[in-house]
Amino acid sequence: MAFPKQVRLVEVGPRDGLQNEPEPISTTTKLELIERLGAAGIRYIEAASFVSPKWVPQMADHQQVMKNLARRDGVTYAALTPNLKGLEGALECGVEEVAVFGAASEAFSQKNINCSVAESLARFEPVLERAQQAGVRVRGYVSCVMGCPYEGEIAPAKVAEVAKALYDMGCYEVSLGDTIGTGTPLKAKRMIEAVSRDIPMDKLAAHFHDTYGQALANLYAVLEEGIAVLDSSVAGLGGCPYAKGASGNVASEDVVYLLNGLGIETGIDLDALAATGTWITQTIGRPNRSKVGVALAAK
Ligand SMILES: CC(C)(COP(=O)([O-])OP(=O)([O-])OC[C@H]1O[C@@H](n2cnc3c(N)ncnc32)[C@H](O)[C@@H]1OP(=O)([O-])[O-])[C@@H](O)C(=O)NCCC(=O)NCCSC(=O)C[C@@](C)(O)CC(=O)[O-]
Repeated sequence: MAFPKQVRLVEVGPRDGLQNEPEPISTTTKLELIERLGAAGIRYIEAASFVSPKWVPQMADHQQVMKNLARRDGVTYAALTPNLKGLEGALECGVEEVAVFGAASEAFSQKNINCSVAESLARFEPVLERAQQAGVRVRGYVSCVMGCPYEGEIAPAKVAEVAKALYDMGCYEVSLGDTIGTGTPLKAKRMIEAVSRDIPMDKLAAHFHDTYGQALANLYAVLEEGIAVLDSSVAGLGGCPYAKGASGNVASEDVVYLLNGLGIETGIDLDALAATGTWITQTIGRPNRSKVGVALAAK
């Protein structure tokens, strides 16, 4: 299959990238990060997460973040909402789009959101209904699509089943999360093939972590399959609090460099994005995990 002509990047740095940071990061820093990402041409930013502050303390300022965003025209600012409580909070802050997040692994679902996969789907239904009433679109996530930190291998059929349930419920797009980055290109292709039997390719997104250094190769593999929405995190920040050892998402700068090389449009200013990666990693005292970001900074 041919590569897509255009790819939409979903920048998850302010949420997935920061949620696992042990030291508090100020709301001001988060807001500046979001502003810089928008200025670099990112058109979709996952800005916050309306989850329990006891579970994920770093996202406790979700209201201040969502309320104080300097919204740019043409940019969507989204938030995670695991349940109705989260959704109501997000709606109060004027959120434009939300995401529910489930898993293809029972054990991960329990650890991450304290319920079974079936219970999570039942919990998401009223979230989708209420969001639809409010005119807010809902994205769906499936975690552990190529491996689980507790269960090991995950069958593509199980991923397809959970993804289909989210899509049938009304999620306009389903993002497939390789939460612990154990995927390889062949696995990624097989997983996408299984999921796309039930869901059109243009309703799927790839959300790959780089723990084993395979994320770019996996993205290349699924681009070949026709995936045109990629989640990534500036400077490769991140990791899931309920997936020990998981490193960050694939770095946005590296993805943009790859896409530029393939002649695929993103509308993103790579230099401005790389400068943002340098700034945020220096500000929070983290290594920059984007190879492209490090190379450009050394120029
Ligand atoms: C889902 C819950 C809330 C269930 O948590 P629970 O304990 O089962 O929920 P509960 O309904 O029994 O409520 C317990 C307490 O949490 C409060 N509560 C309940 N809901 C909310 C809410 N929305 N916002 C704020 N507070 C909330 C509620 O008010 C109560 O407060 P208390 O009475 O004890 O003071 C919890 O398990 C949780 O917050 N989990 C968060 C997990 C998380 O954020 N994980 C990281 C994101 S997922 C991810 O990173 C993967 C992804 C998406 O990137 C894709 C990939 O890479 O795979």
